[in-house]
Amino acid sequence: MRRIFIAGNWKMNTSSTEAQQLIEAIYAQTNDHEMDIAVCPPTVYLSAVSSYIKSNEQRKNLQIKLGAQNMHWEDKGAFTGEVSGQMLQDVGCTYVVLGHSERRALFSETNENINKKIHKALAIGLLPILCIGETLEERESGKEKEVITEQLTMGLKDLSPSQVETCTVAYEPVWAIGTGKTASPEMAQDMHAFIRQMLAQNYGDNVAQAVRIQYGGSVKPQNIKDLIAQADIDGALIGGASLKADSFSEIISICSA
Ligand SMILES: O=C(CO)COP(=O)(O)O
Repeated sequence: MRRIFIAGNWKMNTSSTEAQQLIEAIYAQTNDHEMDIAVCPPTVYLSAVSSYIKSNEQRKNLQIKLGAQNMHWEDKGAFTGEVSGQMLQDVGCTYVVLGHSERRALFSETNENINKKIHKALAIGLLPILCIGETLEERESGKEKEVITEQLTMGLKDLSPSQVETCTVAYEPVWAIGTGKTASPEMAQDMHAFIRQMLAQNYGDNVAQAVRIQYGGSVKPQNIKDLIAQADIDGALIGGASLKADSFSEIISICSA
């Protein structure tokens, strides 16, 4: 069985004090659980959040891991403003979110670049969360499965089945991100099942059954129960609601029920 995986994408939010308060509050308010949890703070706060996480490692049943929101595919060099996967590992990251729709739309990330990043992340032992999702326009013109197929196959291009197995896929329909409009549980399940079917076709059944597929887009305590009840929804990548410790903790507790 796939272990539930809940991750908070803080995006470009919090001050250093707020980041500290948020991670403290998440530890204080979250009960022990049987699932994987990660927080993805802004890059400049990774070290501070990492130190706090390390100082709580004795809480055996509440293991929160650290994730980054992006990385470059090169190891080092003249890439002003960029951060390498090694640097992320150096400050304690386990996961890295790659191909988020905001990066695709606002920072011209291509499937080719995302694929290079995934290869690098896996080569050094960082676990990628590959984000894919269609825009409203693409859904309204009936192209959503075509878009998802392209993003998934190009994002995972030239990876071995055993590498794909260690990736998480986050299905985040762009029209549901930060809009308050969640995909209905049935609509999300339909796409998750489609993604799993594609993984089975390309990498075999065992890999498809092992890969976790998170849903993202306006996830909150009020809608997580019906989403997580779907057969192919294995967790959530949460934006806005992950910035409030009580909401994030409530989502975790609903998923562990
Ligand atoms: O983009 C998201 C997570 O990566 C989702 O954001 P919201 O939960 O704010 O809609």
